Amino acid sequence: MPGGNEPRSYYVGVDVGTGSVRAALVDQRGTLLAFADQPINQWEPQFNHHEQSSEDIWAACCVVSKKVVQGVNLHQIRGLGFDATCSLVVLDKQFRPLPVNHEGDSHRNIIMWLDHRAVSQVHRINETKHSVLQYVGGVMSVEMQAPKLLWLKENLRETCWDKAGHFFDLPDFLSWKATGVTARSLCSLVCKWTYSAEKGWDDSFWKMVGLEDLVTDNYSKIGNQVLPPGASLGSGLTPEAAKDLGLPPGIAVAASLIDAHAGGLGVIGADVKGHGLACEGQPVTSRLAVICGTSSCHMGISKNPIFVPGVWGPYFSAMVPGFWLNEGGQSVTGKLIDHMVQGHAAFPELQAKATARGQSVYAYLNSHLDLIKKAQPVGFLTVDLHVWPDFHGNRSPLADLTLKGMVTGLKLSQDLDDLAILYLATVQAIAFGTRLIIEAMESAGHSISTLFLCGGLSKNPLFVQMHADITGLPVVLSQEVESVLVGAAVLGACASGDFASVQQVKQPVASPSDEGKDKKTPKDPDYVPGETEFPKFLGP
Ligand SMILES: Nc1ncnc2c1ncn2[C@@H]1O[C@H](COP(=O)(O)OP(=O)(O)O)[C@@H](O)[C@H]1O
Ligand SMILES: O=C(CO)[C@H](O)[C@H](O)COP(=O)(O)O
Repeated sequence: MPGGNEPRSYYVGVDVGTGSVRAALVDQRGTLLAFADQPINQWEPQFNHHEQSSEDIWAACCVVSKKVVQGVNLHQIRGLGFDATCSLVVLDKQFRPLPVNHEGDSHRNIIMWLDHRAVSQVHRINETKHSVLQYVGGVMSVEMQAPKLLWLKENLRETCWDKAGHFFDLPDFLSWKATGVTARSLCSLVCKWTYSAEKGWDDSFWKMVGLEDLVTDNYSKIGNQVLPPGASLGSGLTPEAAKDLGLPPGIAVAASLIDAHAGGLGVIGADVKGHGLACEGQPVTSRLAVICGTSSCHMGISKNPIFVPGVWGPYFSAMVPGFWLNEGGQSVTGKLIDHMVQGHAAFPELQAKATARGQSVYAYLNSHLDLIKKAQPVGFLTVDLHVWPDFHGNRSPLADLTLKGMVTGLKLSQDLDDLAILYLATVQAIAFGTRLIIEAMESAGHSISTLFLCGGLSKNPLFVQMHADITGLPVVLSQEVESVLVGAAVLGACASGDFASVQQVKQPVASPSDEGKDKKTPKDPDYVPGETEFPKFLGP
C-alpha cells in the first residue's frame, strides 16, 4: 500500500468481464495500487443459450472491492466506477431477479451478450429496415438487446415478460445496485438499445418490432433517464452497498461504461511521445483501440459520423464525449483460442509440460513454436494449415451470425507440434479478422495508423506480434496492463468532481509492444505498480 506523507485520492474501478470480475485501486496520478479478481459462473442450458446471475456477479464485485481497499484509509477513497459486458439483466417490479430460461430458475436472470437464442427475432427486426439500423452498421446483431427482449416476450411471457419491471444492461445494473438510481448510461443505451444521443428513443422502431409495450409506459422499464458515462449518480454509494463493497457510504458513483468502451477510454488517449510512432502528433482519430478478451472489440473514433457497413455505430458520445464511435468486433477470440487448444488431443500433455515448467499453456506453446520454427519466421509454420475463425458467427464486417468455423489442412497426427501449429493458425486467423475490419473502416473514411491493444489477450506476445505482422500497423501496449480497469477508475474520478470530464482524467503512458511485452501484471508476485503520471488526453 502507498507510503509517504503525500495525501492521495483513490478511486475504485470494477470491471465485469465474461469470465471474471476484477477490481483496482487507482490513485489520482493513474497509478494502479492494488488488483483483485474473482471468477464468475456461466450456464449454457442449451446450445447458444448463455446465462449468468446478477446476484452471483454482485457478490464477486463485493469480494474484489473489499480486497483492493484493504489497509487503505477509506476517507481517501473518492469515487467508484463500473464497467461490464453488455449482458441483459432482468428484474421484477420489486427489483428481484426473474428467470430468463424455460426451467424457471430465477437465479439465472441474465441473458449474456454472446447468447444467440434470438435468431428469428433479429431476422424479423432486420427485415423492417427501420432507420435506427443505420446506426448499428446497417444490420442489428443478435447480441444486442432488442432481439433478446422480443425473445423474452415471445417465449417467457408469463414467467418473465409480464412480471418484469426493469431490463438493465449489466453496467447499468451495477450502478443501480450501488446507488439505487435507475438512470442508464448513454453508452449502453446508444450502443445496444438503439437510443440516439441526439433524438432519444424512436417510438416507431419499438412499435414496428412488436415491443410497443415499452413505449406505453414511457420507457420506464428500459430507461427514461440517461446520463453520460462518468456523471455522478444520485447521492452516491448507499449505506447498504457500501457495507457490501467495503467502501465508505456516500462516495461518488459514476454512470458506467460497457467493458470494451472502458478499455478504449483507458488506452486511446495515451501519451506516445518519444517512440517515433506514426500516430505521434496525429489526431486521436488515427488510433484504433482493440480490446481483446473473450471477444475482441475494435474501437475507432471520428469527429463526424462514418457509416461502415457491418461495423457497429456510428454512436455519438458513447465512448469519448463529442466523438462518434465505430465498433468492429469478433464475438469469440480468447474463447476461440481456449476452445481450440483445450479441445485438442495433445492438451493433457501440454498442460502437464506447462505445469512442470511453471508456465501458462500459452507461454509454453509460444516457446514451443520458437523451438520448431527452425530458421524460418514463426508465421510460416502454418503454410499448410488455415483456420476460419467465425465459430460463433461473424460480428464484423460480414455481420453474419450464420457463419461457422473451418480448419483446412488437417493431418492424422495429433501431437504437441500439431497443437502448437493449430494454435498459431487460430491466432493468425483472428488477426486477419482484425485486418478485414480495419479495411472496412478505412474504405468508409477512417484512417488508422496505430493499434492500441488491451485486455487478457494483449498479455500474449504471439497474439500482439501477429496483429502487428498481419495488419502491418504498429501495436502499442499500455504501460498499465489493466487498462480496462483504469477506464473504470477514470469514471469514478470523474464522478467525484476531482476532474471535470473523462478527457481531463488522463490515460496512462503507452509503449510500443516490443517494450511492453515483459511487463509484469498485478497478479505476478514481483509486480511493482508503475509511477505513471496521467498524461494529457490528446485532442483531435
Ligand atoms: N497471460 C496470458 N497469456 C495468454 N492469454 C491470456 C493471458 N491472460 C489472459 N489470456 C486470455 O485472454 C482471455 C480472457 O481475457 P479477459 O480480458 O480476462 O476476458 P474477459 O474480459 O472476457 O473476462 C482468455 O481467453 C485467456 O486465455
Ligand atoms: O459487445 C460487447 C462490447 O460492445 C461485449 O461487452 C464484449 O464483446 C464482451 O466483452 P469481453 O470479451 O471483454 O468479455
